[in-house]
Amino acid sequence: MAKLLKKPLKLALVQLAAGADKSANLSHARSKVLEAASNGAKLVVLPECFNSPYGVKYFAKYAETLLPSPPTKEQSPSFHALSDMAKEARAYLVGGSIPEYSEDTKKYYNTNLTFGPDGKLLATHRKVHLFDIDIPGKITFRESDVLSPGNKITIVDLPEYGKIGVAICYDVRFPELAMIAARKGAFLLLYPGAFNLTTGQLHWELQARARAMDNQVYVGLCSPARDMEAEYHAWGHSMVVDPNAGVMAELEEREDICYADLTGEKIEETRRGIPIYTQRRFDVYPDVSEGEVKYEE
Ligand SMILES: NC(=O)CCC(=O)C(=O)O
Repeated sequence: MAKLLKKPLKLALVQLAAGADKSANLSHARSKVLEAASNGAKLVVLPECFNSPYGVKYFAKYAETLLPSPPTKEQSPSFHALSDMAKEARAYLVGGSIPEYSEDTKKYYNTNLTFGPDGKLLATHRKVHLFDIDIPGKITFRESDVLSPGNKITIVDLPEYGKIGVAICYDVRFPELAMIAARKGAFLLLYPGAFNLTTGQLHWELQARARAMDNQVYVGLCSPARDMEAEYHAWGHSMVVDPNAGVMAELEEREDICYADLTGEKIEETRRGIPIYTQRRFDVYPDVSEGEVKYEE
């Protein structure tokens, strides 16, 4: 069996409290990323929309231009802050997400930037599935009023460790994305995300454990801290799930950092015990990771 995770990796999910002041959010994120790294984390994750409040009316106001890459500091202060943080922390950094405006397409996106320990950009993921839901009396949200969807699956190679799949929040509800990243060799699926008090209660843990169980890989969901003064009440409960679908670490609602030690052996042991990886019947149903799949490594 090929080694998916080449050596042990300490993962940290930063459940960040963010407000309306972007530069304050960026410098607060920096201090938390450095704290996680000083505790041994080599891969640090920030939440969805970590540099702004989360809400349809904020996307255009906080949007930054990322292309052509690298953008200038004026075009994207968050790009440069994240790159500097990764370098200072000497860690891989999955930079949550930020609202992006593209001069090329004249559209807005919800975009993740992932950096290496040298501060170089490794990957960009635009949220593929927009969060449009309507649960009467509970929550109505329509990202698509402002945002456009991305159109590829994102797999990032961390050379000393292996591959990870990165997607954003509502993307977790679409098992195909996870399945494709896992079948293409990811050992970990990461979702910066901001579920809410309605769907968080119902599905946050369930989604994380389902994606881990189906694919026998690690899964990390990283939420903003809950702020009952904000318009959107994030669920919190950032968590890491192991390849056997067990919750390894979980936070409460407040700002905090969630740590987990990941090993390749845990994936191998899980797959040896329940060998679904060699029992699939692609003569009965198609392999979704083959054929016309838009993905980028
Ligand atoms: N920001 C999001 O995509 C929220 C997704 C969510 O709450 C869900 O239930 O799914």
